[in-house]
This record gives sequence, C-alpha cells and structure tokens, in this order.
Amino acid sequence: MEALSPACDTRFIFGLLLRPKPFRVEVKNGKIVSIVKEEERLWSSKLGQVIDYGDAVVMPGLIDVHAHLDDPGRTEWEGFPSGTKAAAAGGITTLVDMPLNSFPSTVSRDTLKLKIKSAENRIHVDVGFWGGLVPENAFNHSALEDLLNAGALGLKSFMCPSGIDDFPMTNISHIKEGLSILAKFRRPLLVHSEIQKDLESPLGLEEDGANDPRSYSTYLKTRPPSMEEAAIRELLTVSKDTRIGGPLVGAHLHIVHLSDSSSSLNLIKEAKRGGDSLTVETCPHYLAFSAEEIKDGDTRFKCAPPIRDAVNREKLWEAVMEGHIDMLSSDHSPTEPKLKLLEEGNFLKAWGGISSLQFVLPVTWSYGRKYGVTLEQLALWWSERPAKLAGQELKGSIAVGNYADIVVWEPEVEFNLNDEYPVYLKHPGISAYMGSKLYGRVSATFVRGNLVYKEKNHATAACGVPILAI
Ligand SMILES: NC(=O)NC(NC(N)=O)C(=O)[O-]
Ligand SMILES: [Zn+2]
Ligand SMILES: [Zn+2]
Repeated sequence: MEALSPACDTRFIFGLLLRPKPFRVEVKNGKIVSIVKEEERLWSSKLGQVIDYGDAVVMPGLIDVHAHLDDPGRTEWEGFPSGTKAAAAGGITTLVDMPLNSFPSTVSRDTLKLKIKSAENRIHVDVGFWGGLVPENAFNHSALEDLLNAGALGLKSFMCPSGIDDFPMTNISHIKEGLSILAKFRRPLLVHSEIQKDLESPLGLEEDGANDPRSYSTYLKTRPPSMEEAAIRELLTVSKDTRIGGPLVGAHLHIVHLSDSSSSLNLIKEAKRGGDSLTVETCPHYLAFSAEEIKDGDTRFKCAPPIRDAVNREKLWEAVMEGHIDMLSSDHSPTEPKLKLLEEGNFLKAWGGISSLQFVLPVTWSYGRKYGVTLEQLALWWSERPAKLAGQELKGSIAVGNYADIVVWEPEVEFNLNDEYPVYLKHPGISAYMGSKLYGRVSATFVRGNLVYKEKNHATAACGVPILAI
C-alpha cells in the first residue's frame, strides 16, 4: 500500500486506477501526464507504483472558494495548520482564504504579504487568498492594484457590517469602483449580499418576552430574505455593466452564500439571462438544515444570512439541481467556543458562522442523494466551477496537464460524527454537524501528486503551497 508523502516530492511517479471504467491516471512531477485505458497503457513498466483503490471513487479534489482560516492574528479561532489538515481530511485540495477574521484583514499588499508568510510551510493543501475591498482602498486605485499585483485572486466585500472592526462595509459606489480595477485584471469580486436597513438598531428587535434571544426564530426575524434581495437588487444595477460591450466588461460579480431561494434567486436568474457576468454560490448548511429543526439556544447553527425554513431549502436544492446556483462553498467561519455562547444560547449575541470545513463532501452527498445528485455534479459544483472562479486553469478536473489534486472516497461508507471521530478542526465542538450520521468517507487526498492524507493520517510535511495570481 502506498505511503504518505514523507516529504513534498513532486518527482513522485505513480498511476491511479479509475473505477468503474478501467482507466489509469498517470502522474508525474505533480501533474497528470496521461489518462489511458488500462489495457492500452504505454509506460506502465516505468511507473513506480500503481495504486488500486478498488471500488472507491477517484474524483478531482474539492476547491473551497470561501473559508475563513483566521491566520495570522486569530489563530485561536482556527489557523492554517488545523484548517488545512481538516480540509485535506475532507478531500479539499485547494481553498481560498477570506480576507477577514484574520488580523490584520487582507486589504493591502503588505497585509497580503503577512498572509503568505504565515501560510508558508504550514499548509497541508494549496491556499489562495481573496483581498478585501473596503472603503479605505476602494477609491485608491494604486492600493488596489498593488493588492492584485501581489497575487490576490480577486476581491471580497460586505454590504452589511461584517462583525470585524478592520473590515468595514462597502456601498454600491465602492463596489463599482472596485469592479473597474478588477475588470483590468479579469478577476472577480465576491460580495456578502445583505443590506441592513435599520443601522441605528442593527438587530431590529427588542429582547423582550416575544423575542426570546434563545429562540432561532427571533434571530431569523432580524435577517429576513428582503435583506438579501435588497443587496442583490443594488448589485445588479452595476453587474449589467459587465455585459459584452458594457463599461465594466472583464469584471465579474460572485454572490456568496445565497440563502434566499425566492426573490433573490429570481433576480439572479434574470440578470444571468440578460448576460451579466455573474455567479452565485450556496453552502451545504443551507441545503442540509432548516430553521424549524434548530433547537433553542443551539448557536452552532447561527450564520448570516440565516438558515431559512424547509420550503426555502427545497427550492434551494431545486435551484442547485437545475443549474441556477453555480457552485458550493463551505463558508467555514469558526471562532473560539466562548464566542459562540453555547451555554447562554443567545442567538443575537453569539458569533455568526458555521464550522464545517472537513465535512462538506459527505454533507453534500448525504443530503443530496435523495435529490439524485451525481458524482459529476459534485465535481462540477465543488471543483470545476470553483477553479474557474479562482482563475485556476490547471485545477478543478482530472485532465492531462492538470495538477494531480485528487480525492479518493467511498460514497457508501457511513460514519457517525461522534466524539471518537477524528476531527482536525481546532474546535470540533462548535460544528453544527457534530452528532450527525453521514455517508461518504474520504480515504485519501493528493495535492500536486503528494499523498497528504490517508485513512486518519496526515503527511508530516505540509505540502500545500500558497497560490498567487500572476
Ligand atoms: N465575519 C465572518 O466570517 N462572517 C461570516 N459569517 C457568517 N456567514 O455567518 C460571513 O461569511 O459572512
Ligand atoms: Zn459572508
Ligand atoms: Zn464567509
């Protein structure tokens, strides 16, 4: 049986058998050099090793375009080592780190340099970085250009308060300005699309008897679908300029973590039909859970936008299955357990963010089976489309010339996410998935041909590399 990569050695040569079709993927120098029918293989004698995973699925590694690893500056929340170990154990081979929740936020060339430095030799999968679009840099073209020239894969902004002091929200003028720079670089702008109407009293509710802060329905009232709709309506006033012949051609807008599957989704569909350069993601937690099921005080489930009712979830699945939602992402946004206020259970005061990085593949599969999700769809939503968004042409599919970023997993193997299950996240206890039973166990993960994870073990060497846009 193959051994975990003892060092990050991309000269490694091996073959992988793809089942059920008898194909062999041949890997050399970290890249896929050929995909041949087993009986037509050309250079088998030269192969160091041929690995046969039997009936397991061999798929492109997942690319998570939305994760908060909080490094540097808030490593007590997560950090690159634990976050990327969890990613590797979950079949994620590349992730793109969000510019906020680390300290400082990634909003300039210098702060991006700090990120890169912190990632070096500490990441077990490849990591790219979004830069932040904030009021301070939005009108400062040279600052934005410096950030993009330093390698940010694109920018991210918030249309409502982010909860992080050094990451203030942007308005539509900032967004328009940012897009004009991004158009030149042909890189995307990702937007947290919620607008809070009443900024004077951001919660919009009094904590009285009728609005018990331990009840999820109270939290739900503070962030209605109309907040997503209002933000998206405003965004679409500028995304139309990304159409062919428009003033922002070359720019691209990506709406992160869509929860509202009604009016907001209809607006997105219409804009796409009109030719806007626009994509949208949703996250496994919006597809797995419903508001009705969330127990009083269980703040592990608090996130923004919120998890809505079961009817909304059904419509979200329909949109994913019909192709109106382009991709999935984790929005892994952990914190220290004490900020989740698990004992007090106050939904209005607890940190918002779902902790999920290690589980997104089994969750999507387990909850998607009843809708008829196929392996090809998983690869499209979790690898191919995210690679395109992040500008990673050599990632996202098992194809000749691509990096050998591969997950091997067993869809029929069931497991309990209990206290004995090896979870590599820094704070497993805050994950909304703990206590559930899932299908789909990851057996091995390859990053650029290095076997970085195999059956509850990680390679000791951290073989991931920082990915910078060039
Ligand atoms: N500061 C955050 O990490 N916020 C995140 N929090 C969520 N989604 O609840 C997000 O992506 O908006
Ligand atoms: Zn967000
Ligand atoms: Zn996020």
